Amino acid sequence: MGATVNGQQQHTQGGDTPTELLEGISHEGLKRVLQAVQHRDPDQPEFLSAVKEVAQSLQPVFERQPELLRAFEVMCEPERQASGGGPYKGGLRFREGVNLSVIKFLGFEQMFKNALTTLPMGAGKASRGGSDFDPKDKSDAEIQRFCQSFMTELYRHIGGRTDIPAGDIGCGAKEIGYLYGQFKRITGLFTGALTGKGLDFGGSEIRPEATGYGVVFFAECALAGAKDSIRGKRCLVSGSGNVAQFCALKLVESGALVLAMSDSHGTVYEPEGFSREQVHQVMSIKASHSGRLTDYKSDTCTYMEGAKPWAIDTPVDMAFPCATQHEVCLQDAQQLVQHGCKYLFQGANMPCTDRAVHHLEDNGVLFGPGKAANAGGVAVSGLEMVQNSVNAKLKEIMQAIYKTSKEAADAYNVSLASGSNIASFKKVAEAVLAQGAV
Ligand SMILES: NC(=O)C1=CN([C@@H]2O[C@H](COP(=O)(O)OP(=O)(O)OC[C@H]3O[C@@H](n4cnc5c(N)ncnc54)[C@H](O)[C@@H]3O)[C@@H](O)[C@H]2O)C=CC1
Ligand SMILES: O=C(O)CCC(=O)C(=O)O
Repeated sequence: MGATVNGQQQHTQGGDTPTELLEGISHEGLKRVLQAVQHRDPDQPEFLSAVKEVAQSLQPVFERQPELLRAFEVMCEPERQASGGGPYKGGLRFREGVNLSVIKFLGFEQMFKNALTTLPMGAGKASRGGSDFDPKDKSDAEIQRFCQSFMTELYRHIGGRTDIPAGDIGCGAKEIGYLYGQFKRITGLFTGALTGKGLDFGGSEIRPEATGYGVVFFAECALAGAKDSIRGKRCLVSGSGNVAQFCALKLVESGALVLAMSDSHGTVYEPEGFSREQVHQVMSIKASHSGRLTDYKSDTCTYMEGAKPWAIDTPVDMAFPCATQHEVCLQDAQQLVQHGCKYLFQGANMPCTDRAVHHLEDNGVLFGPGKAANAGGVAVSGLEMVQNSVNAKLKEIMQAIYKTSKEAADAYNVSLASGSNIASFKKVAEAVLAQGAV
């Protein structure tokens, strides 16, 4: 896992983040590995939380295949990670408080997520980076200057066949465009060194939509498995950024009722559910980094200052935390269960604390982990990478075609058109003769 970071302490959202890694662990070898992690990184709560969650679910694997423990040990320390299954891949986060713990937890999650996508992306390694620069309330010129100087350092570490960043919180299409422009300026390369690019310069269709839509597609599969359907379900969505917007839109299109969306200042409650137009209103408010949900207008809504969606006192079927890590703590999970929530799908990375997850699962809530449920974004990034490398290959092929045609034209002192005919004829003729022409 490559980790690039430039920042200070970030507040953990939930109040009940346990950093006691050994809680619930009985496997002796795993205990030793976790003790070493705890000893090495005692001040990295987000990272420890991510390791703990994975370690708990891997216990039965190590019981059967203890030889795999060494691989897990290696994965728990970025600098010591060994071979990988493709280029490193993950998003850049620009947000106040980003620090090494946050970047390491994101990279750790990303590694497992990438492996699930079925695409050849950092199955053994993942990359995450970021800065405590917060684009909120910054002018375009300031954001552009920041992105340019960030890339002036980062360009040494990225490239189409090595490490390919994309966006995450605070790093959307605009920032990716500025970063890519600077990458090209410095290197002179037009390779796919970033994903999430604009459609005009190598980006992929539906990358902006992919994570949010993907969460709903994943939820549809899980509900079908439970002989249930999304239609008519009462849903809470947290956040109002990229993932939340397209998650809410797809839910509305699928016939669900989206009762809430939020930002870091509060929650908008629409008792009859957001319409498609109202989700679009949220999108246009949030098109500017400084846009707040206090600007949202409708005759039916209630704005709840400082509240999370989970606190709304109304019956709920499904929850989609799509904002940030540890935004669902034990108390939030208790409220969700009390309100009848049966399903929770993580659009954000690690939005539920460990205790919240246990409470949900103990109470029969079908829980869709972020590594699986929000993998749609990185999956489409993977498709963008493949498309970019196909584009690069196409360029090489056209260069070769021109060179062969021109060389033949020069050798026979004829036009380029005749040169193309001569070059292709000679290639076919040689094959015909080699195969024994009769
Ligand atoms: N963008 C992507 O393709 C992917 C993003 N994710 C994860 O999804 C989450 C959201 O990312 P994006 O939508 O891309 O970011 P974004 O920057 O587009 O939006 C973040 C949103 O969350 C809100 N927010 C931040 N802190 C909050 C809090 N404490 N409570 C309520 N709202 C809060 C912000 O107001 C903003 O509307 C992050 O955890 C990210 O790591 C996961 C997979 C892919
Ligand atoms: O598209 C990517 O490479 C990264 C997406 C992302 O931030 C994530 O999967 O958490």
